[in-house]
Amino acid sequence: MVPRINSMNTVTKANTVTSKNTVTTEKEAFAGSPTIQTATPTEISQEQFALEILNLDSWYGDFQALHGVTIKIPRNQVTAFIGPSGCGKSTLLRWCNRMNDTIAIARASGTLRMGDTDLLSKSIDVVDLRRRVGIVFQKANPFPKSIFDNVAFGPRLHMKANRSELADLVEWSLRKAALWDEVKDRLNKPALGLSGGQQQRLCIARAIAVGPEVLLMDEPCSALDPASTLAIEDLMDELRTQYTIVIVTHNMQQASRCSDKTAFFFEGKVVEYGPTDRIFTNPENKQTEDYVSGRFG
Ligand SMILES: Nc1ncnc2c1ncn2[C@@H]1O[C@H](COP(=O)(O)OP(=O)(O)OP(=O)(O)O)[C@@H](O)[C@H]1O
Repeated sequence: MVPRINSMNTVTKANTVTSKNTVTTEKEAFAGSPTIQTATPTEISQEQFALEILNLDSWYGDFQALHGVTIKIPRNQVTAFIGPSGCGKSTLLRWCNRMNDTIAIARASGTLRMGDTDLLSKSIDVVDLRRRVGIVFQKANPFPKSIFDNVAFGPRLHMKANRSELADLVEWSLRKAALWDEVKDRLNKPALGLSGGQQQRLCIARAIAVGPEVLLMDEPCSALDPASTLAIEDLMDELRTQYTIVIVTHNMQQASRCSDKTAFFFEGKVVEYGPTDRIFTNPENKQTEDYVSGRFG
C-alpha cells in the first residue's frame, strides 16, 4: 500500500502555509511522489522567491569573503553561481543551509531568508533547515551503508515511516534521480561500490528523499566524466519543475545549458545577476563578458 507521508508529524507541521510568498510545502516538494496526494496547483510567478539574500556580508575571522551580496533566487528555477576561484560562491551556498556553522571562525550579517524563516537566526533548527535545503557536494559522499540505507537515512531521521512507506519513498527518490533502473536489483549492496556518477545521483536521491524545497549543488559534476555529467544535467532539468536549484559551477557551458539565472561573483561581490541568456550573450559588465568568454579566471 502506498504510504501517506503527509500524515506524519514533521510533514504536517512543515505543511503550514505561513504567508503568500511562503507556499513551498513538503506537499509541493513531494508532488508526483507516490507518498503524497496530488498537490493543490500553486501559481508560480516570477515574484516568488525561494531565497532572498539582501546585503549579506560574511567573514572568516578578519577576512571578509562576501561583501553586500544581494540576490533573490526564484522558485522552481536553476540559478548558477559562477566566478573565479575564491570569489565566495561556496561560502554563500554554505550559508543557505548553515553548513558554515561547522567553521568556528565563519560569521555573517545581513539578511538571508527563506520565506519567513531567517536563515541566519541563532535559534534556527539546523537539522530541520538542512532537510528543507539539501546540499550535494563536489565529491559524492555516500555513507558507508547500503544503497537503500543511504536514501532511507533522512526519512528515518525526520519522518515516521513504516517499512513499506520507506521502500516506496526510496524507490521514488531513486527514480527521480534517474538511478532506479541501475540499482533496483542491488539495493542492499554497499553504496561505495557504485561508480562516481552513480554515487553522485545517489547523493541527489538522498537529498530529495526528505522533500527539500531547495537543492544546493556545489560543483556536482566536476569529478564526473562527460556521460555522467550529462546525466546530472538532465536530472537538474527534470528536478527544476519541483525544486529550486542553486548550482556552483566552473563550467561555463554547464551554466549556460542548465540555468535560468546566473550570478557572476568577483572578489566576494556580485558583479552581475540576471537571466542566463543575457549574462552569456549580452552582459552589461565588461568583467562579466571577459569571464564568460574565458578571457580570465
Ligand atoms: N574555512 C575557511 N577559513 C578561512 N577562509 C576560508 C575558508 N573557506 C573559504 N575561505 C576563503 O574565503 C574565500 C571564498 O572562498 P569560497 O570557497 O567561498 O570561494 P569559491 O568561489 O567557492 O572558490 P572555488 O571556486 O575555488 O571553490 C576564499 O578567499 C577562501 O580562501
